[in-house]
Amino acid sequence: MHLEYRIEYPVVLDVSLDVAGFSVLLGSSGAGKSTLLKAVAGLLPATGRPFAELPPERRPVGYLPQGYALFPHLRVWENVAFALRGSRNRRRAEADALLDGVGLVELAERRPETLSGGQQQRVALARALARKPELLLLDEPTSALDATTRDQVMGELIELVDEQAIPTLAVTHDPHLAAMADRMGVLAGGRIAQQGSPAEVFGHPTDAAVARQVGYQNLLPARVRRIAATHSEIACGDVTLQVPGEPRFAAGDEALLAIRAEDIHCGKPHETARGAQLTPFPARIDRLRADGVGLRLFCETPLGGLAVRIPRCGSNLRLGDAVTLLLDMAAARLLPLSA
Ligand SMILES: Nc1ncnc2c1ncn2[C@@H]1O[C@H](COP(=O)(O)OP(=O)(O)OP(=O)(O)O)[C@@H](O)[C@H]1O
Repeated sequence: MHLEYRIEYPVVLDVSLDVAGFSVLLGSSGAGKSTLLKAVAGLLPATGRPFAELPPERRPVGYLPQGYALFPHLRVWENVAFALRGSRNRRRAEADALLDGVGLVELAERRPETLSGGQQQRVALARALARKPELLLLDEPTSALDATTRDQVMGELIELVDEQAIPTLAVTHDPHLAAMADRMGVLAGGRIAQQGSPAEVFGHPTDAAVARQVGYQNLLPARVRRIAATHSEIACGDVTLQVPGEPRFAAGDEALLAIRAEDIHCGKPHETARGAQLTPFPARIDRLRADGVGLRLFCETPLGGLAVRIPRCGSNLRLGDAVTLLLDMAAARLLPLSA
């Protein structure tokens, strides 16, 4: 399904986005993600297609707001039946069938507050499905889930949505969720800055705004020296580096070198990873912070400051230590300076 929406308030958005399977729109806080979903659901004025000419109650759209907005005083089945018409018995039977579809019929008599975050989300999904939607809209579906169960709950939700074969658009600032999608887009500056498969967008961000959203923490000023068939030679500070071929650039162009913290390793020179030769640099650890099973380092290097993320196990690094950083230049990307 193709969405083409223009919104003037509370933020100006011009959105042209393809939704297929489970699709994710990534954007930073305040980018307008919730605004877009509300506009498509008919809760905010907007022009566009499809559905914009219909009043909200006639739009074939299932909308799961942030926090799911379940009625706390109604039982689970009554929350689902709220979206249904007909006699109480018929609504009950339909609600049970919908709850069965999301694996929750045993909890039909419970109140929402007695359910886990993932279960509440599935009740909201069952309620949304009661409208027989042609499009499902999920606002920050991971925000009310705890980190330990998030991937599992989202995996199950994606499977459920796949079974229903309803195109789904989830908006989030969570790149992990975008990586699980069939298709993704990035909302920045009021428009879709890039869209495609997660492999395309994560692997080849078109500009710095997209690169930031998909986890390239290091964006270093660089100048293009030479473009060859398979690689480009760039100068970053006083250092000359080789990056994968970049036909968009010409010798002399100013650019940004984008490197993920995860693509910088800490170790011995001449090591290889994923078949790529790693480029070694002397560095000093300026900041160091534990981060789950990893360590986040901020290092001074001849290229400038670099954020680095390495596995914690076996590491006895300390603040001020001199280390060798190994940059996986095959995973680095050259981006236009603007944006
Ligand atoms: N009712 C409102 N009145 C005025 N401004 C609003 C209103 N709702 C949202 N905004 C503004 O519109 C912009 C987009 O808000 P929106 O909630 O769509 O962002 P978002 O991308 O969903 O952010 P988040 O991830 O933080 O939820 C923000 O700058 C916000 O402050």
